[in-house]
Amino acid sequence: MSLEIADLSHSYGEGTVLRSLSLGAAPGEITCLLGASGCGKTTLLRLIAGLLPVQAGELRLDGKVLAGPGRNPPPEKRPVGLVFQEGALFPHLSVAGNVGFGLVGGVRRNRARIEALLDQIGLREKADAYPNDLSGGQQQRVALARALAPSPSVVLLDEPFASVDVVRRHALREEMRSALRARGAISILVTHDPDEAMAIGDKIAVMEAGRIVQADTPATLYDAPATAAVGTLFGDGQLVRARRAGDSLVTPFGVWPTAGMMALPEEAVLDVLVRPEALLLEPNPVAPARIEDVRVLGRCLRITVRAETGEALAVEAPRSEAATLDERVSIRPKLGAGRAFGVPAAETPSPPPSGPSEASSPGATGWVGATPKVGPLRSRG
Ligand SMILES: Nc1ncnc2c1ncn2[C@@H]1O[C@H](COP(=O)(O)OP(=O)(O)OP(=O)(O)O)[C@@H](O)[C@H]1O
Repeated sequence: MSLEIADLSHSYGEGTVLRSLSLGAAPGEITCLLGASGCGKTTLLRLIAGLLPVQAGELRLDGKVLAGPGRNPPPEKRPVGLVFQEGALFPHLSVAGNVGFGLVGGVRRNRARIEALLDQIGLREKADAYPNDLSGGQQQRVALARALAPSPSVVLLDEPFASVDVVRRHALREEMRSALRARGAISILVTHDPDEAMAIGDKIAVMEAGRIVQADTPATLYDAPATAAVGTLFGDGQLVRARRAGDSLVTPFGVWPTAGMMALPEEAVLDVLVRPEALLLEPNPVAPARIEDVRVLGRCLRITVRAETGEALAVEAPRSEAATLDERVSIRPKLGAGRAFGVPAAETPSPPPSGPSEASSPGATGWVGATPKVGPLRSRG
C-alpha cells in the first residue's frame, strides 16, 4: 500500500497554492511536509483527507485512484485518519469514548482494541478520564489513538505538537513516532520546524510556494541539499556569498581555496553553505573580520564573527579555544565542509574594477556581491 500524489494543483479563486506537486509516501514511514507558513502544507493535507475537492492531478492509493477531478469521495469514505494541531477531542466523552468513537459497536464492543491502543500511547490508566483532565500532550496522544483506531491506511497529522510545551514535545515526538511506525500506516506530518522534521521524519519533503523542492531522507537533505535555501534549514546552515578568483573564493571572511569544496558549480558568484562546527578561526591582524560575541554552549563555544562588509557568521569552537572580543580573525571551512551553489548572474551586481590578484592578497576582502545572504540565524517560524 503506497500513496502517490501526482501532479496536484490547487487554487483558491485566483490564487494558486499548489503547483503540479508530486510526492510518494510508503507504509510504515513518516513523511514530513516542511515549509514556511502559507506554502500550501495544510491545503495538501486537506486534499488528501477529502476536505477539499481535487481540481487537477490525482491521488492514488496502492495504484488505484483515490481522488481526482470529478471524483472526490467524502472524508468518511477514505481510509484516512486525521490529527490536528489541537487534538479536538470530544469533551463530553471519556478517553476510551473518544478512541472508540469511530469504531462500529463503540466502546462496549471494542474494549480490547481500545485498551491495546491506549497501552501503545501509555495512557491505559486514563481510559475513564475526560479530556479536560489531561495535559496538552496527553490529549494529542489520545487524538492519535482515535485516528489510528479504525486502522486507516493513511494518517495525516497537521502540526500535532504545536500546542504542546517544548519540554514535553520531545518525548511526545518519540512516542508518536514509535506508535505510527508500529501501525505500519502511511503517515504524513506537517511541520514548519526543521528540527522536528529531522527528529520524526523518515522522509522530509521541503515545500516552497506550492512546490516540492526536495523530498528525501533527513541524511540526504543534510548532506546534499538540492538548493542553498534547503541547506540553511538544517544544522544551522549559513550562506556566505563568494566570488570565484582562479582557485580561490573571495569571501567577506577571508580567501578560501576551491579545492576543499564538496560541490563547486561553474558560476562566478557563489553562495557557499557552511555550518558552524565546520569552520575554523584563525587570528589574523589584517583580517577583514572581528569577533563580536562569544557564548558558552556547554560543550563548545559559539563565536559570532562580523565582517567589515557587515555580514555575520557563527563558528563553533572547542571550549579550550582562546577567543577574544574584537580580535581580528579570518575564517575558513574545514576541508570538504563547504558546498557551493551558483548564483544566477541576474541576482548579482556588475563586477568591480579590482581583479582577482588584488583579492587574493592577505587580508583582502575583494568584491563579494551587494547583498550576501549570510546566517547565522535562520528563522524557526
Ligand atoms: N479557504 C481558503 N481560501 C482562500 N485562501 C486560502 C484558504 N485556505 C488557505 N488559503 C491560502 O492558501 C495559502 C496556503 O495555505 P495553507 O494553509 O495551505 O498553508 P500552510 O503551509 O499550511 O501554512 P501554515 O503553516 O501557516 O498553516 C495561503 O496563502 C492561505 O492564505
